[in-house]
Amino acid sequence: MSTSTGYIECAAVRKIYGDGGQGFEALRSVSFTIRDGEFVALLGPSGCGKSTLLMMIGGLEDVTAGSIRVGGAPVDGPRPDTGVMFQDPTLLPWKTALENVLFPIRMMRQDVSAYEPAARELLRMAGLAAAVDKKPRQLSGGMRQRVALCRALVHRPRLLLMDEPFSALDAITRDEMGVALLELWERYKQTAIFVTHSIREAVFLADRVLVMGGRPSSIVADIRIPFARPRAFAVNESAEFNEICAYLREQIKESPAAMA
Ligand SMILES: Nc1ncnc2c1ncn2[C@@H]1O[C@H](COP(=O)(O)OP(=O)(O)OP(=O)(O)O)[C@@H](O)[C@H]1O
Repeated sequence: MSTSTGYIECAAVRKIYGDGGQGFEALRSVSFTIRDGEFVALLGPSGCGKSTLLMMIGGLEDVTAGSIRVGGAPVDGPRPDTGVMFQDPTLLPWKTALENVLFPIRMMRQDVSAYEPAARELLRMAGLAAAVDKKPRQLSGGMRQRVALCRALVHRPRLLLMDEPFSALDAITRDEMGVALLELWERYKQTAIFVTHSIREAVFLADRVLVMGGRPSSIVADIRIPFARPRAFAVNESAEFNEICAYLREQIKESPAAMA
């Protein structure tokens, strides 16, 4: 079951790494709801638990207490309806861009040829039509991350989880990747969660920004981003954009994160 009001529901989520008196409480009392199709950025300083929370939503990390539900069902492990993207594109060096995009289909033992048109279309939309048959070493860092994005989307996931996917790229490529991501996301409007340290990246991409911080960490601010979609990069230059960024910067300053 999924409703238009709560596709992802986190209720009083707590995470302790390690056990007993030696345990480190990374997250406490994390509660929020994400609508179906919403694009949410998780923003906060290093060590505030962004990756931990993302991994728990993806079923890749256990919850110590509280509950996480996706589409009405409790999360109890990785789900095939989820696409994941990390800072490192982790492409297979001996496979072409197209083969890399189709790799999850192969892993799920599905009919690869049935997905090939969709994979080619994704690569075309990501500006990689001419790179379909190239190997990762023949591609730039930004191109490799575009391939990773296509790979995360090829099986049409309902949920797209991204952990600082552009943070290793130079500033110009990073901005271009943000635009490319929104172009692809506009097409299917998956529910998306994007982890970042960058305030501007969060405000440009998201419908809503959740700021994490505190000791132990929790959600310290939940801000709706008012800019219309489709969103042009020029929105970055508006006074309102800068005001929202300044507000978020204050929220982060007031809630430094605990470190293990
Ligand atoms: N496997 C683990 N065992 C023990 N502590 C951990 C483990 N993974 C993360 N932590 C700790 O939990 C806290 C949250 O880590 P996490 O990586 O989720 O933060 P983050 O906000 O994503 O950080 P960054 O932005 O630097 O990636 C940190 O203090 C980290 O040291």
